[in-house]
Amino acid sequence: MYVIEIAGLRKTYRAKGRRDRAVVAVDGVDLSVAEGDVFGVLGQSGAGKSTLLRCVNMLERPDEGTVKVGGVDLTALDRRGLREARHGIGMIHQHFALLSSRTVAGNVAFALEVTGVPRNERRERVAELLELVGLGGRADAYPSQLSGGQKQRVGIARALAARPKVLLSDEATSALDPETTDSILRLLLDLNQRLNLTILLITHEMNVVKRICRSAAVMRDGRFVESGAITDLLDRPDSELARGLFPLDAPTSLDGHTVVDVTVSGDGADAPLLAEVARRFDIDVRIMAGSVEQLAATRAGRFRLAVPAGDDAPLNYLSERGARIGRPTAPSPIEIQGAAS
Ligand SMILES: Nc1ncnc2c1ncn2[C@@H]1O[C@H](COP(=O)(O)OP(=O)(O)OP(=O)(O)O)[C@@H](O)[C@H]1O
Repeated sequence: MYVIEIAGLRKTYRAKGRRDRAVVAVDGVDLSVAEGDVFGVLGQSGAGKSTLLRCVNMLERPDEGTVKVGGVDLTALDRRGLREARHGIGMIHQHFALLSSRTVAGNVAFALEVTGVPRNERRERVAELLELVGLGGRADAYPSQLSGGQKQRVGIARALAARPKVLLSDEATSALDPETTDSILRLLLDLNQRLNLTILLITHEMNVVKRICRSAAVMRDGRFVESGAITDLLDRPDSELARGLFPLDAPTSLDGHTVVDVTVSGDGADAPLLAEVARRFDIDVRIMAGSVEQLAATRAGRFRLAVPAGDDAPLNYLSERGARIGRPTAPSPIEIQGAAS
């Protein structure tokens, strides 16, 4: 079952009084996120990620298309209906968006006040939420006394106050150092599993996709250039996401050799395939670049190999054994980004 279903979404910004100066931020996006999935939208600055995410809870109203959350079309709701529907959609932000004049408990309680939860129920629920995010002892601290990671934990507790089925994450770890990023990603994955929380996140960091996403889309110029389950994307030899997850920093040709990019996933990731092919065909298999890693979705690896030119049998054998073989190409922007993070 899909918890989020977006079809034909378009959003254009027009400069006031200048209809000729229009920016198409989202240009016809279809997106379905299954219940319990962690779906990442990856793209560079200006790709349209924030606009897309803000359309999911109608902080931005799309010009065209439908946005269904839990089966309800938000574009068809009036203000009151929308207010209610938003209780089912939590959101966390890059810069946390906490109220500096309120304590940690006060920030989380605020989300319950606006939904009319009575005072003693609020107190209990706040304590429960702070435990859930690992901030049990910090209820009376103020945001200025917290680290970035702790602030984001408050943001997460607040976002979960009304027990939403969906959490939207707007670059939630972009302002954090790598270690803190890891701990927040672990928390999100833990919440996804414990609460069956569906998470839709936007990010420009390949590492975030690697660690917690089971599905992903690459967004560029307002469109999805590819999208799907990570295990399926890894099966496509030309997948930009696969290339970004496993950047291969090596030449694309070698004299006297056929150079190919090989992707393996699932059980194949740890099989001694390369040794096997070298033995079986009595050839030297040169690994020019590559790695095997644990992703949230599966274990997978990618290599750039050079095998002696003129005989397709070794590569055909690799294909038969489940490896995906592709021609090496110059790095895509996403791949360069992956190499940098
Ligand atoms: N309120 C706005 N008014 C006018 N143009 C906007 C507005 N918000 C975004 N844009 C433009 O729409 C395009 C997409 O922006 P958006 O913020 O959605 O991209 P993004 O992928 O989230 O990038 P970033 O990570 O830099 O925020 C950009 O060209 C941006 O300048």
